[in-house]
Amino acid sequence: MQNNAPFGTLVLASASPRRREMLASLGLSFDVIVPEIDETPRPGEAPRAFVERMAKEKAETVQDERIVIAADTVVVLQNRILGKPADEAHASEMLSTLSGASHEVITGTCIRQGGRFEVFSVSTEVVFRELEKAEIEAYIATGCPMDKAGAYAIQGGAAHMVRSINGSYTNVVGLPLCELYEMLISF
Ligand SMILES: Cc1cn([C@H]2C[C@H](O)[C@@H](COP(=O)(O)OP(=O)(O)OP(=O)(O)O)O2)c(=O)[nH]c1=O
Repeated sequence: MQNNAPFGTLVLASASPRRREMLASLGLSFDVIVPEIDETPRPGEAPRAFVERMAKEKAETVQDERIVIAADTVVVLQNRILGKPADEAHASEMLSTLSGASHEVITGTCIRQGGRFEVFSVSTEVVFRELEKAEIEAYIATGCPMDKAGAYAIQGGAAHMVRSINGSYTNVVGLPLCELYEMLISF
């Protein structure tokens, strides 16, 4: 895989610097195109169906004959989808509901070439310890939560809030590298 030859240069349809870093860690060469889509769940849409649809729609924005990769990440608590917070009050509310509880982080990923699509989703269980109101406010003041699903980044300032994870770590950060690697090989 460090040899890029079988794939040529890929296209990553994402504005996320984390996805860029993680894909680069596979040793592949790729260009980045920023997708613009409406990221609103449909009424009653299940979390997995939602992230898979989002990843597919992001990949579809790219007009290119090369292999395109796109992804979408949400936090799911009791079947409720938590995307990125709208503002600081929303971030505070999200972190309060995650406090002392277990939730799922689900990332949908799409690999596309022309009319060929491979879409899949991976779920990781994350357990938060009880958070103090003051530490939630201090974390929000860093600005870090504002562009993250569920208002936290396990890789950026929230690691000490996480008691345990069950499943893929890179999936929580926004790109399930192990599963993506396997899918790319078989694509
Ligand atoms: C839970 C969690 C999410 N995230 C990030 C991953 C995603 O970048 C973001 C969820 O928003 P997304 O809509 O999945 O992605 P994005 O808007 O950042 O980028 P694009 O749509 O252009 O690909 O939350 C972390 O970085 N760390 C975490 O621990």
